[in-house]
Amino acid sequence: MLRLSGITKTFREGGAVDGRPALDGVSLVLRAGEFVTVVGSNGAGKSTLLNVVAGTVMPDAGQVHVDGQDVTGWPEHRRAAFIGRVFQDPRAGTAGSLTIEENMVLAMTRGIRRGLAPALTRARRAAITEALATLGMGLEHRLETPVSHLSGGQRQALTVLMATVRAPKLLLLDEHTAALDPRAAETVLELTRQVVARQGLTTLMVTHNLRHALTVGDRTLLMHEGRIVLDLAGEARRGMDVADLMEAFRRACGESALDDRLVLSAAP
Ligand SMILES: Nc1ncnc2c1ncn2[C@@H]1O[C@H](COP(=O)(O)OP(=O)(O)OP(=O)(O)O)[C@@H](O)[C@H]1O
Repeated sequence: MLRLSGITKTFREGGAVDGRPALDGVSLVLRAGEFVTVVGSNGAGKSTLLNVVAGTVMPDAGQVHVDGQDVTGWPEHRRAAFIGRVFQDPRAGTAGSLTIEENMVLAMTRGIRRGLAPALTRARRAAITEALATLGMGLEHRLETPVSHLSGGQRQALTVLMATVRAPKLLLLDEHTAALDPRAAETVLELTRQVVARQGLTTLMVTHNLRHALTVGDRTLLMHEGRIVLDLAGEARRGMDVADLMEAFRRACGESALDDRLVLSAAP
């Protein structure tokens, strides 16, 4: 479903230390339905990887194929028709001044030319209600509530639903539970797990939580200095705990690569 071939990106201004590439010849294949978690030290290139897939950042070299199609030169808005994305900030994926229902309509008609998108029909309202009910948060009874009135966890759960309501070919999650309190984070993660499983979505999830990286999805990538240094799946991954992952990272990159954020995220 996703093929990255030799992706290189160096930011020329105000970014990478020492002029080092943010991505350094990254190649990666995701099969349809794979749920892949991505971890790594600060500045390893994780967000840049997602940005290159989404078309927010254009690579200096390399190709991006989605579902067999070369989309390397496609702008972000064209890819948005088949890529769902959720960011760290719950406010980023929703319009706070609009109601829950209006946000859902926007998500359901994204990429469809205005005029072709039918107005709010009874059937659509039923579909929205049904979709919201899957969150188990009672939002289906609050269709007229402005999204700004929701808690961070509710708003991020709604964002996950909005990003997946059109069954995207790819779902990109960029530390989407990191800004939530621990309980809300677990709830949103569980909802994410459910929606990905229900729709069989091909998913890339960046996280700083090493436990989540190992327990969610079926494959884990470890990035360091613009490269994928570990690619864990199957038996090798199943038997791993957080300490094993830290040790594997240490072996691949050396002690000095373990930055504060990675070490902190290893805390139980
Ligand atoms: N738009 C940009 N302009 C300039 N430099 C950038 C830009 N985006 C990323 N960089 C640089 O590229 C490198 C990789 O950044 P990236 O955000 O991909 O890392 P990350 O692994 O997501 O880090 P973190 O875990 O700290 O969020 C960093 O050195 C960063 O400063």
